[in-house]
Amino acid sequence: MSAVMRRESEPATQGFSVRAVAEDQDQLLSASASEFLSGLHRRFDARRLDCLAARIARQAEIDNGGLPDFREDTRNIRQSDWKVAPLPAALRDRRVEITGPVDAKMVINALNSGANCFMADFEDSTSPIWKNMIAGQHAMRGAVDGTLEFHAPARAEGTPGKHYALKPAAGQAVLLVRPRGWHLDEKHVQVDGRPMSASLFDLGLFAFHNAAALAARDRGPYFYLPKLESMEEAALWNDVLDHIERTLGLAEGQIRVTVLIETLPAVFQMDEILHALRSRIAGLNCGRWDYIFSYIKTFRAHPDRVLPERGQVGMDQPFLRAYSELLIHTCHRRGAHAMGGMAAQIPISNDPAANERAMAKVRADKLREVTAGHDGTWVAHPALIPLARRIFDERMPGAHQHHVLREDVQAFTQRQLRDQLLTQPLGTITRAGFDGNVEVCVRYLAAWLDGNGCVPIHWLMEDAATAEIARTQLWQWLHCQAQAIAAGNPQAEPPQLEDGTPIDFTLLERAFIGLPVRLGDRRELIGGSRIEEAIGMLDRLCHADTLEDFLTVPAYRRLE
Ligand SMILES: CC(=O)SCCNC(=O)CCNC(=O)[C@H](O)C(C)(C)COP(=O)(O)OP(=O)(O)OC[C@H]1O[C@@H](n2cnc3c(N)ncnc32)[C@H](O)[C@@H]1OP(=O)(O)O
Ligand SMILES: O=CC(=O)O
Ligand SMILES: [Mg+2]
Repeated sequence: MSAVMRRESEPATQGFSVRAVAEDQDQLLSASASEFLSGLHRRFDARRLDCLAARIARQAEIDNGGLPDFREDTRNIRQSDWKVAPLPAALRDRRVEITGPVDAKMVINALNSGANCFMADFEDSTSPIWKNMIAGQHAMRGAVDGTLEFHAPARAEGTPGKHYALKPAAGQAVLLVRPRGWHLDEKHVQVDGRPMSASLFDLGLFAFHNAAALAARDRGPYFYLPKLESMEEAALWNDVLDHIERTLGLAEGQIRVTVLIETLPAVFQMDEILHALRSRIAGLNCGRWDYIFSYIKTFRAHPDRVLPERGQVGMDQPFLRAYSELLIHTCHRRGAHAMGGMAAQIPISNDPAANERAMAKVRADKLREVTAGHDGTWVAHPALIPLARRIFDERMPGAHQHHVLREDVQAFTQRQLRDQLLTQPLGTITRAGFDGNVEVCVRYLAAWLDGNGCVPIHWLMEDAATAEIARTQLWQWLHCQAQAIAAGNPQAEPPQLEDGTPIDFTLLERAFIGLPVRLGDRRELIGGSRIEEAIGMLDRLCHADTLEDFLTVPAYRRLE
């Protein structure tokens, strides 16, 4: 169902208009909320578009052979002594944070889970169909005012469905909200004839409805900011948040943020990002999955930097270890938390031995994080909370470990750090790795198009970030020969699988032919009815001469 809701007196291209209908949206998009959102758009959208243009310009330099590096013009920020604002009490101990999409059941389960914090995710794990975004905002309102409930349908006839309600506030995880990134539009909302920024829409609408109640309890509002690429993007966020505080009558610095360092350009500007947000930043987070995706994307025109298959790109790879250690050093020097990230394994319910192997991997990951000096970690599933908590409790007796300064990292020169951050990961590509990427892309895209942003596939959590790795790896492997030829090496050969098979479009074709057997009964799959569409999309994305920046941009055009 689709309709246009326009304020009556406005000409067609002026003012605030909503181009879709979801249940109870008018309660959220009242005249005053629309005015607030329009104000954000008019004040900040041009700067957002400038930041996106700057991304394109930076990428063009790298496509022409340049390498990401620390900035000369900000040396003073990196070298001088300053600290971020003291942490609010609610964000001092963040040893275990659960994350998840914003549907009511997940939100209740996460807030009740026993984790210290819950990141409610409008981003990597939510498919942005209009219904989801509106239901998510309703769930946030219910979470903040304590009224959120969910009635699950009965599983069998004659039995009541399960009823979900929130625990008393004192036992709940602290809520943090992750809006969508700067690159995304919310096409269902237009201001003066232009789509709104999805970031401004998600964060603005949440703040409009919940900021006062959260501030009254000194519980925020708190946000996670995704996929930043520069200090200018951080400064834009800071100005947006200053404006929101003033407009909603909040104290200065009441809104706190944690920034995900999950792009290769951003790792070279961590001090600068902390500095731009210094009156409100609580920490940085190692968003490893988008970071790996960003490494592949940034080096799309560097055929000498081809990555091995995804299963071999673990946090023990030197480029990822350098990223996590530099993040810890940078945060602790400035008084901010250095949050770890997400292991992709989830509990395996039907095979105890396989489950134990999966849990051992999660345990090893959390042990690495706490030993390296991280102040907390992420889990994808409530069953992983006790495991992560035990490891952090044993090795981190205080609320955090800012005293772990990682002076060993400080001992490196800037050039050495850069080389470590850019080290090409070594490994191989197997047929299973190639076919696995095809399967993950197809199944994830189908689920996403059907409204599900996070799905278990072969007992791994798959979301937009992990699917992006699979998609960009396929493109990189399939195009690196042509790129090497274009770069002046006419003898370049295609990369090979471990068994010597060349990686070319014939291999992709074979993977598509083998898919029905891998997928089994489509009716059993999440988004099974969208599989053909997903195959078509992946095929086009793989054949395109240029790498699409984000899978979710062309996919969003197909939603509704
Ligand atoms: C790269 C990144 O951006 S990471 C951050 C984004 N990704 C995420 O946040 C991942 C979140 N995790 C999830 O969405 C889920 O765990 C999935 C999709 C991977 C698996 O979900 P399911 O197949 O439902 O798992 P499972 O059946 O084992 O769930 C058992 C129970 O735990 C609940 N549960 C599972 N994960 C979560 C979660 N993250 N938060 C709250 N509750 C959860 C389920 O709702 C279910 O509840 P119920 O028993 O009341 O019905
Ligand atoms: O958002 C988290 C990531 O790993 O990507
Ligand atoms: Mg991410």
